[in-house]
This record gives sequence, C-alpha cells and structure tokens, in this order.
Amino acid sequence: MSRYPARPAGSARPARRPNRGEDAPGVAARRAALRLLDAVLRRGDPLETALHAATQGLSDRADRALAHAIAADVLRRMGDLDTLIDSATSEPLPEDAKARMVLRIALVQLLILGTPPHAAIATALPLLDGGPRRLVHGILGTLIRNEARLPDVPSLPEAVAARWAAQWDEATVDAAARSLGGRAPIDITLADPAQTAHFAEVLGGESLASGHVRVDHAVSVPTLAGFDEGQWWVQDLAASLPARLAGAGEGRRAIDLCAAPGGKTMQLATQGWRVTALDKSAKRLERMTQNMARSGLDADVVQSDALGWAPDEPADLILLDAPCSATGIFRRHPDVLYRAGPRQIAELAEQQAAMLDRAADWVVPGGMLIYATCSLERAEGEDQITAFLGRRPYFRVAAVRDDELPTGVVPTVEGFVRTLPGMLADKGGIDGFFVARLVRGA
Ligand SMILES: C[S@@+](CC[C@H](N)C(=O)[O-])C[C@H]1O[C@@H](n2cnc3c(N)ncnc32)[C@H](O)[C@@H]1O
Repeated sequence: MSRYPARPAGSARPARRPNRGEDAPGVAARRAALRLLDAVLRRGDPLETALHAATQGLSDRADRALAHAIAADVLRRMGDLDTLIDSATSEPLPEDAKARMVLRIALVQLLILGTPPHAAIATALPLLDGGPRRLVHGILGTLIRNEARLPDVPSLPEAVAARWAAQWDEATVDAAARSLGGRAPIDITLADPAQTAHFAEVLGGESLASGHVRVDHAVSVPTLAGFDEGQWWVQDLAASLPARLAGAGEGRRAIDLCAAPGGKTMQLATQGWRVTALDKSAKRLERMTQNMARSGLDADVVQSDALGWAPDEPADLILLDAPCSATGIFRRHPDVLYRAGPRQIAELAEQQAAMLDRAADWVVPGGMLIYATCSLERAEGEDQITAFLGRRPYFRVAAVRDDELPTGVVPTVEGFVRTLPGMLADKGGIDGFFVARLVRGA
C-alpha cells in the first residue's frame, strides 16, 4: 500500500520521464520559489522586485503565479512551518539549510495551497541531492502521517512581534498576526467621487469613504468595469488618506516628491491641483505615466533624486510619501517582516529627515506639507514629525478632523492619522499608515 494518500483525479503527474538535467513538470515552479525565498531572506530583496529574475525561465503564467504564491505563503507562515519541521526531527536543521527551505516549500503546498501530498513531495525532492533528500522525504512522511496542521492564527517573527508590542500594544500585535492569515481586500480610488454609489454597485463592492470602493481580493482587476477607461485605480484606503487631506487644489501648485507609481499624484490631479510629480526610479515613473495616461490625468513628471533636486519656485503643497520600511503593508508584502530590521528602519528614518528638511524650504508661507509613510514604526512616523517640528518650529500641525476620515479611523490626540492592524477588522482591515498634515507659518 502507498505511504501517502491516493492521487486525486486530475492532479498533475509527469507526462514523460524528463531528460537528464531537465526538470519534471512542476519542479521548475518550486525551484523558482526557492530562488525567490533566497533573494528575500539571504539578499534582502523585496519579493516583488525579485519576481522577474527568479521566474524568468518559466514560460507558463500559472507557474509564475504558483512560485509567487508559494514564496509569499512561506513568508507568511515561516515560524509555524519551522515549528512543525522541528517537531519531526531529533536534531533541528540549521536555520539556513536548503533542506529546511525545501520543507517549507513543500509544507505550504500541503497545508495551505491544497497540493496533493505525492505532488508536493515529487516536486520538492528534485530540489535536493543525496542525504538531505532522504531526510526531507522522511520529515514530510512523518508530518503527513501525523496529519500536521498549522495553527489558526499565524505567528509573527519574534523580533517583529516584540518591536510592535513595545510601540503599540498586545492587541495590535494579535490583530497583525490574525491579518497575516487572511488576504487583504482590494481597495479602489475613483477619479470621480460622485460615482461612488454607482461603482460600489457595478463592482459588487462596499464603499467605506467617498470615492472609495472595496472589492474581494480574488477579483481580476483589469477585467472590472471602468478599469480600461481609467475611471479608478487600485490604492489601499490608508494610502488614499494623505492626498484626501490636501483638499481641493483650485489650480494651486503641488509637488508630489516621491510620486511613482502615481496613486497620490492622480488623486491630487482629480482634486484640482497642478502637480509636479518627482521620483528617482525611471521604471516606476514609466508605470506612473501609463497609469496617468489610462486615467487621462496630467502632471509634470520629473525623474530625479529628491535630495539633489530643487523646484524653480516654492509650492502651495508638498506631499512627501517617503521611502520607508513598508512594515504597514506586511499583509500584502510579507517579505517586509524579514527585510526591515532596526538598522534598516534607522537608515530610512535618517533619509526621511533629510527629505523633510529639504521639502520644508519649498513650501510657501501658509502652504501645506503632508508627510506619509506606510510604516508601523514610530521612528518613521510620530517620532519623525516630532523631531522635525523641533528643528522647524515655524511649521505647526494642521490637526486632522474626525469628519475627514473614514468611519472607524480617528485622528490621534496630536492631530495625526495613525492606522493600525485591528482597525476596520470587520470590513477587511486597513494597511498600517502614518500621516501628518503640517502648515508653514507666515
Ligand atoms: C512609497 S513609494 C511612493 C508611492 C506613491 N506616492 C504612490 O502613491 O503611488 C516611495 C517612492 O519613493 C521613491 N524614492 C525613494 N528615494 C527617493 C529619492 N531620494 N528621491 C526621489 N524619489 C525617491 C521610490 O522610487 C518610490 O517610488
């Protein structure tokens, strides 16, 4: 009798024996997942950035999606996967052992993606040679026989849980862990807020604010009504708040300092601002130009480093959506849980301070400086702005009001916006974000 459950009808089986040096069907996608995880965990690359190089050899779109899904789920559940792996060995495998990584890849398929056991094993073993192959086979057999399961609530990496507990509270850490187990919904920002009810109905979504519609994570975005016509774009509700807080532009001049791929520039343009959109990344600006063209919106686009550039004249609004640790978007990008440690956060905070100081000089008296980061770290939010106000006392906080925010999000006592895991939990949650709206004194 087979040691593993029978192969369900329709599941993949090699159609032919592969030639020497050639992967059996399905193995190439797992090999790509291995490369992706190596790029994130060993080199510290963002998962999305590593995707192109790691999946280059895969001609099939479904294989590329599978490699991405495996790698993302390993990153979401790595602590729990390791607990299972360690429960099945007398001697723990080294943290960076290839065998451990292959086990994580196979277990994610077995326990999350619903891959039949024989397929998960048959596509994992060719990633290894010799002794480790036998070891991995043995561990997987043990875990399958023991009907191993993942806990309902994922575990965050210990260092991240401790850092967030120190800055927020245990309830926030618990909410963050819970949110890792689900999939973040897709939020849409409408070019014309007057169309909110119409698009909520047509897209079968729910609106949590004027100009916003939330749809299920599984929808195929380009096929939805209004996408081709550029009547909306994808943007997390939290990410839409900074530009909303700028209000109507009435033809005034705004500089969006870190603008690509353009979500906030497009909002500002629809709100009547004349926008100069600057970013240092040519590739991201290309995406921005496509997004703007699809929506028929216009901005002066500048490719430059904000730390080396200066505008010809000051502006009524500077929006600084600064490069940050991105720890607030861990639900969609679980790689940030492993890439952003104290050193990276401190370096980014230094860069943000330098950008704030430059931007401060480009705001007309009475004008606004809006600072935002998709970070759950105070060093990149509250502490950053408190220090800035100490250096530039002629700026003051223009406190955000309740009625400027979606129901369920309230301003902090200082008048900032701080979104945290656990907010809007019954509606699908919201990314972690910080926004400060400052005004330059006369
Ligand atoms: C958080 S993203 C911006 C998202 C964008 N505001 C939006 O809403 O679509 C940060 C951006 O900062 C850009 N960036 C990082 N360092 C920069 C610098 N020194 N000068 C200009 N842009 C920079 C990155 O290329 C990236 O596009």
